Amino acid sequence: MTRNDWQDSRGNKDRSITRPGGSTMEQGSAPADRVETTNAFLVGDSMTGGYGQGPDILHDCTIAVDPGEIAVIVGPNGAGKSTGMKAVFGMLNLRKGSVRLDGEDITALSPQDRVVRGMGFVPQTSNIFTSMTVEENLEMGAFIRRDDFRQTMEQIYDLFPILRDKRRQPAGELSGGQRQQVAVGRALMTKPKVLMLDEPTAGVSPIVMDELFDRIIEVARTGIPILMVEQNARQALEIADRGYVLVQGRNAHTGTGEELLADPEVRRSFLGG
Ligand SMILES: Nc1ncnc2c1ncn2[C@@H]1O[C@H](COP(=O)(O)OP(=O)(O)OP(=O)(O)O)[C@@H](O)[C@H]1O
Repeated sequence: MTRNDWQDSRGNKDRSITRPGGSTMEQGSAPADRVETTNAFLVGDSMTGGYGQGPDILHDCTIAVDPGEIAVIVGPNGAGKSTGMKAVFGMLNLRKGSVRLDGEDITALSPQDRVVRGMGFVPQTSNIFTSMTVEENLEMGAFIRRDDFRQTMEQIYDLFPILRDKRRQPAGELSGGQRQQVAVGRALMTKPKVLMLDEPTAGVSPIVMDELFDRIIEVARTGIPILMVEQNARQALEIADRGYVLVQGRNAHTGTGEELLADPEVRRSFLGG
C-alpha cells in the first residue's frame, strides 16, 4: 500500500520520525513541532460544552492531529475522552471553542456533513451491522461514494486479510478483534481525510490489541491522521505521535507519546508508576 491510496491527494507534510519499535515513518521534525495544535490538520480548539442542556463535560479542551500522525487521548474513567472525540465529530453543542478541518471552520456542521467533508468515525459500540455480511458492511461504508469503490475494498482486504476470508459471513459471527477490523474497514471505505477511533481495542486480548495497533500504524503510514481514544494508555502512548491526557474534561498533560511516557507525573498518576 502506498501513501494516499486510501485518500484523495491533499498535500500531506513530508516528514520523518522513528517509532519506538525502530521503524521509520515519514513524519515530524522536532518533538515540539509535533504537538503544535493551532494549525494542525484537524483541531478541536478550546472546546467547552456538554450533552444537550446538561452541564459542561469539556472545559477548554484542545485535541489535534496532523497527517501521518497517531494522536491518542487517554485519561481516567469519565475524564471526557469519548466526549472530546464526539465533540470533534459534531455530536455536542459547543458553548465555546471551534473545530477546524484542513483550515476550514466546521464547528457548525452536522456529523453527517463532517463525514462528507472527510471524517471517518468509528464509535465504541454498535459500530457494525451484525446481521449483514462483512462485505455488506464495507459496502454500507461506501454510502457517500458515487464512484467505483472496489479498489478501496481490495485495499481493506489487503490490510485485514481475515476479512477477505470471511467476506460472506455475517459480521456478528466474527470475534471481537475481527469486528473491530470490520468497523475500521467500513470507515475507510469513504476514503476519509482523517480517521477517529473510540477505544478500538476495547474488550480484546493483548495479542489482538497489538495486531490492531499494527494495522492502525499501517493506516497512519498512508498519510491518514488518526485520532483515537484508548483505555490501554501505556500501549497507546507507545504508538502515539501526540498524546493528550484528559482529566475532568481538561487537558492535564500534552506531548509526544514518548514525552508523556517519560513524564514522572503522568507515569505516577495514569500509568501505574
Ligand atoms: N450521552 C451522554 N449524555 C450525558 N452525559 C454523558 C453522555 N455520555 C457521557 N456522559 C458523561 O460525560 C462524562 C465523561 O464521559 P466520557 O464517556 O466522555 O468519559 P471517558 O473518559 O470516555 O470515560 P471511559 O474511559 O469510562 O469510557 C461522564 O460524566 C459521563 O457520565
